Amino acid sequence: MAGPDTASGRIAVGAESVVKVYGRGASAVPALDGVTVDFAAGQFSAIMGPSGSGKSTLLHCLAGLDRVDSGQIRIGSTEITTLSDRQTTRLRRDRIGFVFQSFNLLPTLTAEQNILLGLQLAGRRPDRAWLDTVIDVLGLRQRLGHLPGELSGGQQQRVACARALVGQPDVIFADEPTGNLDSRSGTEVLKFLRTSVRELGQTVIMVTHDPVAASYADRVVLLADGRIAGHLAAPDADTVLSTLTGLAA
Ligand SMILES: Nc1ncnc2c1ncn2[C@@H]1O[C@H](COP(=O)(O)OP(=O)(O)OP(=O)(O)O)[C@@H](O)[C@H]1O
Repeated sequence: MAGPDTASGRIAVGAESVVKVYGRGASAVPALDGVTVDFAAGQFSAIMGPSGSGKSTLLHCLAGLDRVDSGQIRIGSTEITTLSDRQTTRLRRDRIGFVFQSFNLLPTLTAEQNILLGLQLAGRRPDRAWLDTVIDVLGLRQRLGHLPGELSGGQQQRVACARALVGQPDVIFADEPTGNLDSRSGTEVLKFLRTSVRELGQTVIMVTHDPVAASYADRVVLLADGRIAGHLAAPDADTVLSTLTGLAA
């Protein structure tokens, strides 16, 4: 068990006493029931837990995609639970990168246009050297003019990773990023996420069901029944699997 300390000790994302309830009255479902957890900057964290334990809800609340019922969430020094919808949208656009299971690329735009769209919408110019680094690390140089429909699933997810990284966000949230990929493409994406943390200094928080995917992370945060059930540092797939089996029992 270990906390989120890194060399810098800076917290990229923090949740304190977060409660999220779906529905009301007799049908109310407490998806998050007092979650307090910090995610260190410059770390690759995985969120795991049994089905229905609240992983996606936590990721969505941390990323400002969903509102909490009570508690606080900070991205860096910004308390996001008190922001207006407009401020939250701007924060997501300017400071957060997303990688989804279903890639979410625009089908009529080329890979390069997809990568740059967010920056364009924000009125920002890409840092050319950084863009080149991201494209080369992801091996996308020869694919930039292709439409998503002309790319494999793994290539599409690499484009989505480039799109998430290109603005040098404070944090990248990845929701089951390998869920739609074969194991070879999934491994490529996981290696890339790890490289983006270790060599490019990014911060990644990933929800996954897969103990092998979680073994690429520096740390696993375990959820059960909407509560933090523990942490694993430097996780290996066997330890993650046996811990999860214990949680689900
Ligand atoms: N929109 C919603 N309306 C009502 N209940 C919801 C909604 N979204 C999630 N829930 C409930 O909240 C709880 C947590 O769901 P969540 O999707 O966060 O879990 P999860 O750990 O990501 O699950 P899985 O691994 O199956 O994707 C579950 O009981 C779920 O049924």
